Amino acid sequence: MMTFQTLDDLDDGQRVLVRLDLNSPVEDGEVQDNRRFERHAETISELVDRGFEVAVLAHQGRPGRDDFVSLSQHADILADHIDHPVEFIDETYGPQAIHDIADLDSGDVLVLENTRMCDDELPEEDPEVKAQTEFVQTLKDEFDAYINDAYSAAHRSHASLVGFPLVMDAYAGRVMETEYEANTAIAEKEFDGQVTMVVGGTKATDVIDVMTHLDETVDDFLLGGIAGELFLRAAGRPVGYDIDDANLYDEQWEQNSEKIESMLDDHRDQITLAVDLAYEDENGDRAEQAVDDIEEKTVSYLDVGSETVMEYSPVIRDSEAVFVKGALGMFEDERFSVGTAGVLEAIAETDCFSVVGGGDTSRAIEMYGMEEDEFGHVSIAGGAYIRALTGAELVGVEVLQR
Ligand SMILES: Nc1ncnc2c1ncn2[C@@H]1O[C@H](COP(=O)(O)OP(=O)(O)O)[C@@H](O)[C@H]1O
Ligand SMILES: O=C(OP(=O)(O)O)[C@H](O)COP(=O)(O)O
Repeated sequence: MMTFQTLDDLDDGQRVLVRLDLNSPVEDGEVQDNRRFERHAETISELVDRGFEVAVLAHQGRPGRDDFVSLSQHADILADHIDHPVEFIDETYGPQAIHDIADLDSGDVLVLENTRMCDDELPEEDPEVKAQTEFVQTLKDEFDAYINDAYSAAHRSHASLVGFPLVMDAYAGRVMETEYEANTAIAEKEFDGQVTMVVGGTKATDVIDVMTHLDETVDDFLLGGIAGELFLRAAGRPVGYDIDDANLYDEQWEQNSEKIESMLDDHRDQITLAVDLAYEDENGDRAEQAVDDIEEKTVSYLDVGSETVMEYSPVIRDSEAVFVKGALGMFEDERFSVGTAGVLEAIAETDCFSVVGGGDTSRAIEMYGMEEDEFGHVSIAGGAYIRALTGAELVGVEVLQR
């Protein structure tokens, strides 16, 4: 296991730049509270109690999507969690931000604007390139140390995650420490029985990439969500296409179709696809359709169907370990929660070892009346945790070791 400096190695009362992952679901412009705030609040409260002057970096959403919003609401939600004032400035490293950082006193917390609103943050480039950006070079001299607590974003080679550790004294926050230890230990576990992975969600590119590296660890992939529909499309079904303005399927299809087709060619017996899907009918109700009966691309499918849940549940019951990455449907709307809630309930009812990951997906646990302790580990990381399962080091963790 790698080692990095932690908050135990840092003297109290310094001025610190702290990278959190507060990336959250946004519904009608409103940022939804979730586990990420609760977990990061522990790190921030410790820093406040120890008299640090704290500036927070975080991202929200992706440019061009509805969830790409300012961090002003995040500052208020964080304040509620730590029961302490949190200021917000609508700049990340502009003159007003630098002024407000200089004004910080012991115990103050200031949230800087969404890092992805800076040109230097994206795209993914080598840490050495990111370290030379104006963003990193401007902020580095304003602080005594950099703390990365964003394990769940540590698979991205973005400036706020990989640039600062190359040019500043760098430490892991408490969430980084605990998630890294838990997920590394899980990746090293060996299972005698069946290992199952439930794969869904919207970030098909992340999961398909990882699936190709887990084909020796995972016996059965149970698919749903956008990823599942792309597999159905590769299998010749008329689903997994953008049929309205949302760009969820076609771009990810372009990026992944060859990988999906070769997964289906080489590992068909390890991949279980939905046998029915659910959509919103003309009355606004949930309707289900057998995949075999779908002839045209006319509706958006928002969940797997009940028959699919009945097929997936016994596989889960027979498993020694189950890993979940991504929801099987748009569970935030109760009508389309059948797939996600159904597989989570099946996992909760068995005594298999289980991990549920992802900022969005893990919300379904409490939304549908389950308890966190019914699962082996509930990670606030999605893409980062499944990448860790492959045994690969995450770039944002690697740079903390230098
Ligand atoms: N068929 C679908 N259509 C639209 N959204 C979906 C569908 N299936 C799943 N989702 C969405 O996927 C999201 C979770 O996926 P993702 O962001 O990839 O995972 P996480 O953040 O948990 O790692 C949920 O918010 C859910 O609404
Ligand atoms: O929410 C995140 O990842 P996840 O959805 O895989 O848990 C991270 O904040 C990374 O965000 P990104 O996938 O837009 O780079």
